[in-house]
Amino acid sequence: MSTDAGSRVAPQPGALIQIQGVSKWFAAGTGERVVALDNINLEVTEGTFTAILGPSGCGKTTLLRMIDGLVQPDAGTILVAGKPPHPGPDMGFVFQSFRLIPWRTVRGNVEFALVEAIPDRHERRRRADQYIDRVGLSRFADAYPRQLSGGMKQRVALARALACEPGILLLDEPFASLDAQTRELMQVELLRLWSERRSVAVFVTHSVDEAIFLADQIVLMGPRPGRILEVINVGLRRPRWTYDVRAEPRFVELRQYLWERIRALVLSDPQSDFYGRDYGQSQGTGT
Ligand SMILES: Nc1ncnc2c1ncn2[C@@H]1O[C@H](COP(=O)(O)OP(=O)(O)OP(=O)(O)O)[C@@H](O)[C@H]1O
Repeated sequence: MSTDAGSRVAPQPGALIQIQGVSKWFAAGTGERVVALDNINLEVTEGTFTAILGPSGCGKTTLLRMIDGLVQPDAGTILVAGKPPHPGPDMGFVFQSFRLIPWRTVRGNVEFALVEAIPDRHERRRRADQYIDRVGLSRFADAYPRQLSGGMKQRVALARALACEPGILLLDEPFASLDAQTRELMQVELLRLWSERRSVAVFVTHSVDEAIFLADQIVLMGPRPGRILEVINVGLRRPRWTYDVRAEPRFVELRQYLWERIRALVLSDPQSDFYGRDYGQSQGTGT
């Protein structure tokens, strides 16, 4: 298994995102301090796809929120292109819950995201239509979110994020609420769109298969406190939708390895619902 210990990676000159010694804590209801993230060190280079994988509560969302500047670290530094991050058109965000504006059409939703970046109304419409077409929804440009399926809504959310042509695309479990088949199709769709511009993508997921299918590097995190346990180089050739990547020995090996590690984390976490259970030997069927 080719891995690099996450907390020991040396800074790479030229990394677009540089996270060094970052910790984050919150006040719990009881007044105690919850350490959400502890001493996170991570580098993300231009043109790469990173998946952040780990069980519930290990700080995946908090880490993503710190990369876009919405949450500030309590210790350490985060630099994006050499500067402290702040939310803006160069950061695209896609959430599990779509977050579409219900009273705007598909086109209206995408255009709304472009108001700041493209003041000219005609140019804005042209760009919105271009990305609506890329996600295959031209016929639904005048439809409202309530008229769309979950997969279609998520395609609108993707079009909205990509239309700004952000340098960094941050995705927080965007496909978690979709059925299994739609989810796989959306993974291909995302890779296809991402490969056109190769912006940096950072994708949070619970799914081992999704992480391997999408990413160049997988950041495996563990909970309480949230830490990076390993950064794994996936090393599967692209484009991955053109062959049966899931049958590749490397894919199978990674799936088995990651599934075992996550299973061990969950079974040994006293706060997990599955703490201490004995399920015997895993078959590595992890999703
Ligand atoms: N605003 C907050 N106030 C208090 N505690 C918080 C806050 N945000 C996160 N936490 C705590 O920080 C820890 C990490 O939360 P986070 O949501 O980042 O984890 P996660 O890995 O994304 O979880 P999940 O996979 O369940 O979404 C958890 O223990 C969570 O309860």
